[in-house]
Amino acid sequence: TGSSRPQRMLKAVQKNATKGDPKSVISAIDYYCRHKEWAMNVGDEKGLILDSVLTEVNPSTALELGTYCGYSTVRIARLLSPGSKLITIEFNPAFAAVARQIIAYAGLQDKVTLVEGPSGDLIPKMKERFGIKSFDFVFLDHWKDRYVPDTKLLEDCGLLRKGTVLLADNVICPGAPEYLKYVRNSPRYESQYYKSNLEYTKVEDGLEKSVFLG
Ligand SMILES: O=C(NCCc1nnc(-c2ccc3[nH]cnc3c2)[nH]1)c1cc(-c2ccc(F)cc2)cc(O)c1O
Ligand SMILES: [Mg+2]
Repeated sequence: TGSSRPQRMLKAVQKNATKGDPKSVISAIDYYCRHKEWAMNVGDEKGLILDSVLTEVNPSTALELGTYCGYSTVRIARLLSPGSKLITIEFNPAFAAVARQIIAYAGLQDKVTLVEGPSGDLIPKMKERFGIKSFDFVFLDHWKDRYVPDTKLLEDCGLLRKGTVLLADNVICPGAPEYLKYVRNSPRYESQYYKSNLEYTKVEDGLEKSVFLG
C-alpha cells in the first residue's frame, strides 16, 4: 500500500518548510498543491481573505469545522493573539493524524486543540469539555451538507454571541446552496460574499462571512 495524499503533503512540509515557522509551512503546502498534487486546502487566494477577516475579528476563541491536513488551522492559529484558543474538529482519523504533525511542525500545537469525531456529536460538548462560553469566530470547511445543521446546533447550544463571525468556505464550489439561503434569509445574520477561486484553480468559488446578530 502506498502513501496517501495527506501523507505526501506532510512529506513536502518536512522537506521544504522550516520547523516552527508557520509561514514556511503554508508556502510549502501551497507550492506542493499548486505544482505537484491538488488538495482541498482553502489555499493561498481564499487564504488572504481568511487572514483579513481573522485580523479584523482577532478572536479569543475560534472554532474550525473540517481540519483536513491542518493548512487553515495553521493559517488561523498563526494570527491568534497570545492566550487565544482554536478548537478544530476532524472526522477522519487519517486526516487528523497528518494534521497533528503539520500543526506541530509549525510550532502551533499550544494554541490548537484538535478533536476527532463527528461535529454533530462534539459541538454540544464544547462547553463542558473545553470551558467555552461562546465562540468569537467559526470557520466552516467540513462536509457542505453539515453547514446548516451545525450552524443551527451552534445557535441552539448558545455557542454564538452577538457579533460572532461565521466564515464559510466553498459556498460556490462544491457549493453550499442551503447554507447561503439560510444565512442570507435569516434576520439573525448579516451576510457578505467574498468572490474568489477554488484553491489552486481558475474555477469560481467564494467565502460567505455572516455576523450573528443575537
Ligand atoms: O469536502 C471538502 N471539505 C471537507 C473535508 C473534510 N474534512 N473534515 C471534514 C469533516 C469534519 C468533521 C465532520 N463531522 C461530520 N462530518 C464531518 C466532516 N470534512 C472540500 C472539497 C473541495 C472540492 C472542490 C472541488 C472538487 F472537485 C473536489 C473537492 C474543496 C474544498 O475546499 C473542500 O473543503
Ligand atoms: Mg474548503
